[in-house]
Amino acid sequence: MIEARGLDLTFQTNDGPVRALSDVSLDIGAGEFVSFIGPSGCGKTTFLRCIAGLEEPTGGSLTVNGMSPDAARRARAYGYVFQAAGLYPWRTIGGNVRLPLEIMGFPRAEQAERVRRTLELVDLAGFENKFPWQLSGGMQQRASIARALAFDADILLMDEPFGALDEIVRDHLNEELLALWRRTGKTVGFVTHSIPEAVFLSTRIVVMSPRPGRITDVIDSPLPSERPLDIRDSREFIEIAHRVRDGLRAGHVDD
Ligand SMILES: Nc1ncnc2c1ncn2[C@@H]1O[C@H](COP(=O)(O)OP(=O)(O)OP(=O)(O)O)[C@@H](O)[C@H]1O
Repeated sequence: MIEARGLDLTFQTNDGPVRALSDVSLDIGAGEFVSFIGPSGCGKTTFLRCIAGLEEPTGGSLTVNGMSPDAARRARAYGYVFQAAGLYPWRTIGGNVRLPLEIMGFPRAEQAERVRRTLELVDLAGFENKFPWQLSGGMQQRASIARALAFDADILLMDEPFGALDEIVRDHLNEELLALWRRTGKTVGFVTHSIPEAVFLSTRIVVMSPRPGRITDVIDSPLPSERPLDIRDSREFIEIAHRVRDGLRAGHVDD
């Protein structure tokens, strides 16, 4: 679904070139849940933005769904969830979720049906006519996930969507996201700073090192797809978490 080969990205800044990605190669298959973890500034967001066709790599090749990222973006191959929910305050929750459908010209009846369905999917049925400020932070983030799911793209790109939420809300949303992923079979690219979050959610964890952002480890998770929260106390879970931590430490030593 996503194929990166020797990807490089150097930003030209007033202070000189900043090499954000260096020789990044990765294949992401359909239906995988892949997390990217690494220290601040290691290029996680940049890589996600390259997949989304929002940044132009300066070297290497990248295809998304067999197309160039730009073509995939125009074909609406993915939904993107940002760090902050980014809902329009003057629109209701339903109005926010409907927005991409309006832009894409879906017939009105289908817009209404899709809004209803996706709000139900993220457990926000009944909140369609509320405004964002009437919802908690966690609910707002769920609404932004609904907006990314509304047009039913195969790929969901999520950039630290739960970073600003407290632990308990985050746990709950992690469980819901996992259930949603299992139900929909989407391919997910997920950026996080949290080791437990990465291990809990992913079929594969990509560990990145600081600038220039490189992949230092790719860990296939042996955990079953059905994962209750207390799986985090299991030996397998703790072993994977250790390996991720070791990878992150090794990256720091390199720096
Ligand atoms: N548009 C830009 N112009 C110049 N430099 C940029 C630009 N975007 C990102 N960078 C730089 O590229 C590097 C990678 O940034 P990126 O945001 O991808 O890191 P990150 O791993 O997502 O960080 P964080 O975890 O803090 O979100 C950083 O050094 C950043 O300052």
